[in-house]
Amino acid sequence: MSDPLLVVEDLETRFRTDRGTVRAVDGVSFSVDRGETVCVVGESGSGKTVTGESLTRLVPSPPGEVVGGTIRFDGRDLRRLSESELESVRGNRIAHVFQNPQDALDPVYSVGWQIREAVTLHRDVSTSEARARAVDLLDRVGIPDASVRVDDYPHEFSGGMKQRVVIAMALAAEPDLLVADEPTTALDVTIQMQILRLLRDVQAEFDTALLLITHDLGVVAEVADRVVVMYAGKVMEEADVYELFDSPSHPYTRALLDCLPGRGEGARAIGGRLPDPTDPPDGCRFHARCPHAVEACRTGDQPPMVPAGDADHTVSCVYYQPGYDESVVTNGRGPENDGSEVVDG
Ligand SMILES: Nc1ncnc2c1ncn2[C@@H]1O[C@H](COP(=O)(O)OP(=O)(O)OP(=O)(O)O)[C@@H](O)[C@H]1O
Ligand code: NI
Repeated sequence: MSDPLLVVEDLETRFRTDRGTVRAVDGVSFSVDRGETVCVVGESGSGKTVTGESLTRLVPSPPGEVVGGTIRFDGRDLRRLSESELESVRGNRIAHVFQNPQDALDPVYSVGWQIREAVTLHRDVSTSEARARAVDLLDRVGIPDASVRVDDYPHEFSGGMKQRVVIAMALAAEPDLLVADEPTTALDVTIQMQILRLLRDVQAEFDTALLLITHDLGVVAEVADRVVVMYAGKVMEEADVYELFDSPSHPYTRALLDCLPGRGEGARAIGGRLPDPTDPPDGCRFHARCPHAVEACRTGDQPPMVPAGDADHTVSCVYYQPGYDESVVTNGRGPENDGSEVVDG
């Protein structure tokens, strides 16, 4: 077994604001294997984007700062690299794709020129070779007539086609890891699915690891190998995608899944709101919204990640610790009705 490509341990990223210090990412750990697709999922404000941006120092600083943890990528701790060393990692070995393709493209240059720039950053090739590579990449991400479209400018492409161009640009350097943050959220629903399939295909073809950040569990079901569930700056649960949908363990994960059409009671959102990120509560961050919360959930630190079922399935919930009965959570029973009556969900 080879080491994972990326191992993040105890990552802590904060923002200094007028309202106080925002603990956006507060002790987050996860790993990504080579060629694997890991999805980070959670409600808005959970710290998904900041986690992805922290990897290659993209967090705006000030006000943001990575204050703790290690980010081991291919054996090196990225936090210890100088700015120039990190520059050679960013875009080259770790590429980012964001929600809005507009932001990644320069309106002044043809898309071919921009992809060529990305190619030559990585490899010492002639202009004609770089151009051929740009056409090939555009072709592979599904741009029709790539050899003609290569000379077009960003405004000549639709939103979905622009995002394909951005993905081609990200792939130009043959990165080991692609970090895609809500890459389909700004696009039409039909285009979304095409882009997701594209990501999945290129990921397999190029053997690139993919860290996909999304609030959309439908997206997760479509592409993930493994899932990291975040809430209020913490990891709540981590599991293989089938295991997660089959036996979600944390009440937060269960609540998220219940919002999916055709599951649970069909609620569209979880009741209540995320805690104040400048003053997170003691205990489990989710306790105020959790139907099963008991005193132990309201005190101390976020519970440690412990196994739940499958070997690679871990959860940060009091009920999975020794001395507690996890069926209280998985059967949807509240602690107040002591299990004598199963409330059907
Ligand atoms: N530049 C900033 N200044 C202050 N606070 C910030 C800044 N950027 C992010 N935050 C805060 O950090 C926390 C995590 O934000 P983040 O954008 O990572 O959430 P997210 O899970 O990606 O949500 P979304 O699904 O809406 O994209 C939030 O409380 C957010 O308000
Ligand atoms: Ni985000």
